[in-house]
Amino acid sequence: MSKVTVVGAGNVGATVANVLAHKDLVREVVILDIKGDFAKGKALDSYQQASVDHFSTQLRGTDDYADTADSDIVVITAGIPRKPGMSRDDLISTNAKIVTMVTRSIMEHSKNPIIIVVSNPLDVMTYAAYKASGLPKNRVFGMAGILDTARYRAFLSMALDVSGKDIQAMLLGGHGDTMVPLPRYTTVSGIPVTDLISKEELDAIVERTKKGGGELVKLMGTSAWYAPGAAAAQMVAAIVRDEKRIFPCCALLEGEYGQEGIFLGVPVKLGKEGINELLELNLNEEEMADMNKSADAVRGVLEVYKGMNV
Ligand SMILES: NC(=O)C1=CN([C@@H]2O[C@H](COP(=O)(O)OP(=O)(O)OC[C@H]3O[C@@H](n4cnc5c(N)ncnc54)[C@H](O)[C@@H]3O)[C@@H](O)[C@H]2O)C=CC1
Ligand SMILES: O=C([O-])CC(=O)C(=O)O
Repeated sequence: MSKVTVVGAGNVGATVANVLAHKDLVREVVILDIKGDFAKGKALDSYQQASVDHFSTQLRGTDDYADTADSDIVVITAGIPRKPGMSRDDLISTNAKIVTMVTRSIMEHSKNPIIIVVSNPLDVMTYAAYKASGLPKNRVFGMAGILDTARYRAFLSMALDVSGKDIQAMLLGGHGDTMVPLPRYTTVSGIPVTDLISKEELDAIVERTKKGGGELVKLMGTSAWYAPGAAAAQMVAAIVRDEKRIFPCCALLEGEYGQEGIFLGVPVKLGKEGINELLELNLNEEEMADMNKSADAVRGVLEVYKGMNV
C-alpha cells in the first residue's frame, strides 16, 4: 500500500497525517480540505519535519479530489467538532451532509479504498460513509475504541502508578457517554485489574472514561486531537502492515451481539483487507444490558440520520 488520504486538515486530520508520516509506512499522504491553502500549509509544515525526524513519506495538501486518486486508505475527519455544552449527537445535521459528500467524492477517484471514519457522531457517520461508498462492510469502519480505551488506560496508569504500556483493555458500544468499558477484560501485564484497585476507584475511572471526550472539550473549548490522531494512525498502520491486530473499532453488526444493521464498537482483527474478523465476547448479563443500552442510544441518532435523506 502506498497512498493514504486524510480528509479534513483540522486538528485531528493534521495530526493523523503527521503521525502517519513519522511512521514512514507509505509513500504519500494526501491531506484534503475545503480550505485548500490551509491543507497545503499543514502538509508543507509537516513535510518540513522530514529531515529533522527522518521520514521519507511525502505530504501533499489539496482541495482537489483528483489528487486523492487511487488511495489505498482514506481517513475521514472532515466536519465540525463540538463546543462546550454540546453532545457529539448535536453535530449530526452538519456532519452527515459533509461525510456523505466527502465519501461520494472519494469514491469517484478511488475504486476500492478502505475508509476509516473519525467525524462525529462517530457510529452514525460510519454508517453514512458505508452507505455512500457502496463498499463491503470489512472496508468501512470507524475510530473510537482505541481512543476510548487509551483514555481508560491513561486513567488506570495514573491511579496505579504503572506504565500505560502494560495496560490492556477492551471496550464496547457507541462512541458516546453510554460506551461500555469492560473491567473484566482489563489487565495489567496479565494481572486482572480488579486485583489491583478497589471497586469504587475502578467505577470512578470507568465513569471518567465515558465522559473523557467531554472533559477535554470543557478544558479546551474544542475537542481532542493528539490521542484521536494517533489512534487513527495506529489503525492505518495495522492495515498497511497487515498486522492482524485486535482493536475495538466501530463495525457493522449483522446479528452479532444481538444487533442488526447498526455500527457499534466491538473487537475486530485488522489487516490488509480491513476487518478480517469480528470477535464476539462472552458477556455477562450486566455487560450485555449496558451494550444494549448503548446500541439504543446510537439507534436513536441513526433514525435522525435516516430521516435526513442525505
Ligand atoms: N471518533 C473520535 O474519537 C473523534 C472524533 N472527532 C471528530 O472529528 C471531527 C474533526 O475534528 P477536528 O479536527 O477537531 O475539527 P477541525 O474543525 O479542527 O477540523 C475539521 C476540518 O474539516 C474541514 N472540512 C469541513 N467540511 C469539509 C468538507 N466538506 N470537505 C473537506 N473538509 C472539510 C474543515 O475545513 C476543517 O479544517 C469532528 O467531527 C470531531 O467531533 C474528534 C476527536 C475524536
Ligand atoms: O468529544 C468529542 O467531541 C470528540 C471525540 O469524539 C472525543 O474526543 O472522544
